[in-house]
Amino acid sequence: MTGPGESSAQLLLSKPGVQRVPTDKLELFQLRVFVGEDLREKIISLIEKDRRPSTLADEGDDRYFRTSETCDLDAEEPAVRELEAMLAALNGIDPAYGEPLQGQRYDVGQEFKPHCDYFNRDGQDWEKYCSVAGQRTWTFMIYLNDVEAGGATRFKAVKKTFQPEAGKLVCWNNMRPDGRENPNTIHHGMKVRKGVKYVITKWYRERPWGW
Ligand SMILES: O=C(O)CCC(=O)C(=O)O
Ligand SMILES: [Fe+2]
Repeated sequence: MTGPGESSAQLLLSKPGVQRVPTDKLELFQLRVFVGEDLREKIISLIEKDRRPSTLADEGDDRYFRTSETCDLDAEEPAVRELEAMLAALNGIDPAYGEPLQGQRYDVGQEFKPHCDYFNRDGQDWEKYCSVAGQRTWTFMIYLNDVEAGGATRFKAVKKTFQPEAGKLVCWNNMRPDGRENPNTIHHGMKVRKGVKYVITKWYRERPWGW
């Protein structure tokens, strides 16, 4: 059974081009061609226009853990609406369960060190981020451009590395079949070595996003 804030392997695999990474450690998929050039360009210019330093829940001691920039995309923008509709058609998740779409921008040397996207239930920020909408369920990520060097996303528990390629979507279930968080989802947004990397991140929750 899947909850309302969740997609399912069966649904995703029914969509043309969706491939599952062959492992039972986590549900992890890619779709090589998801977003076309026109829409990618529009979203990249929105990210360029309005970005701020990326932040972390449960900020630790490492100032260099996540060095990228983030754009909170305006849900009213036509390009953002279009992408939201494409995601809903792909994953079957009611958009009410989604966090607002974000763009991430990595310059040379910037990265997001190995982490899981779910929140730590014992962490200081659980109440702040999760009291209304609950835990994160699924992550959908889209690479918006080709990167000259570096910038891959590495899932070390399954030794799988995704190269950033324009239009490619990668998605995974942060939960295990028993409903607990899955530590095998740990992933590393590796340093960009040359060029700039743009990605879209879309996270879903157990309950509707309340604000
Ligand atoms: O940029 C990447 O490759 C990974 C991004 C990521 O893991 C995140 O934003 O949570
Ligand atoms: Fe992540």
